[in-house]
Amino acid sequence: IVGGVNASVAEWPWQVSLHVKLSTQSHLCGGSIISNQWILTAAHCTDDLVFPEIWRIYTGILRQSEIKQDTSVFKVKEIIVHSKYRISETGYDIALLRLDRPMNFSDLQQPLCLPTEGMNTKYTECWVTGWGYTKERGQVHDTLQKLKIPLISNQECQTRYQNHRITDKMLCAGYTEGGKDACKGDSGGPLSCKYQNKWYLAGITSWGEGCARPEQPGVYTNVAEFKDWILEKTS
Ligand SMILES: O=C1CSc2cc(C(=O)N[C@@H](Cc3ccccc3)C(=O)NCCc3cc(Cl)ccc3-n3cnnn3)ccc2N1
Repeated sequence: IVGGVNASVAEWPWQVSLHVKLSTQSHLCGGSIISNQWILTAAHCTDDLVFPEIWRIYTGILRQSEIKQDTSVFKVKEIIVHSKYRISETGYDIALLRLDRPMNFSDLQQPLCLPTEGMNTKYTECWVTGWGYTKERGQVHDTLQKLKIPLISNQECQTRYQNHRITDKMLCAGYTEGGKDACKGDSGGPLSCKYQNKWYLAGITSWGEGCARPEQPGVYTNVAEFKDWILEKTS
């Protein structure tokens, strides 16, 4: 996250850190708890990493440095990638990870609500969170960062990305002047928006042209457009 601030304990209890264990283990993507056995993330996080055995999911943490041998970790039983996903920039950048065992909810780890159609225009505030880079050529940050960020219309977003097709299944957010955005390591994580005092998973951090560049907003998977897909795959 570029231009954000440290989050507090239990402020974003649905945010998880997805690690991959190959020769070494490190944070690769964010994700969101949507039920006691399902995590929603970006399909591109699973590119070339389709084996469930290599994934480690950390819940209820604020800092990457909290992760020790004894930290509670979930493994992945199943990975479901949207069949129409090819690359982030053409959309359908959404995937489900089924946990190896059901999660007990607590103040530190609990789900957020899935949005319904038509909510995108009703949100009062949206925040993007993650342990990603705090500048374009940066590194993964130890403390979870949070950034309040305004949604922008798909029409305006399309004018910013002339070489792309910004579809209705995408959602854009950013500041025209730049300086505040998601960045490497934040992808797969939540764009959390508040409506009538409840938090909804409006977006999944997906792609952008660089980080926090003027007139280059972040592009998120529009989760409301995939509610039926999520319910079908998780039932
Ligand atoms: O220990 C490390 C150091 S290297 C490293 C790189 C990445 C990374 O590139 N992530 C990509 C996605 C990715 C994930 C897995 C494999 C390959 C790529 C990302 O987050 N990409 C975020 C995409 C993005 C989204 C929005 Cl909304 C706005 C701006 C951007 N950015 C544009 N340029 N950088 N960020 C993630 C974790 C990492 N951990």
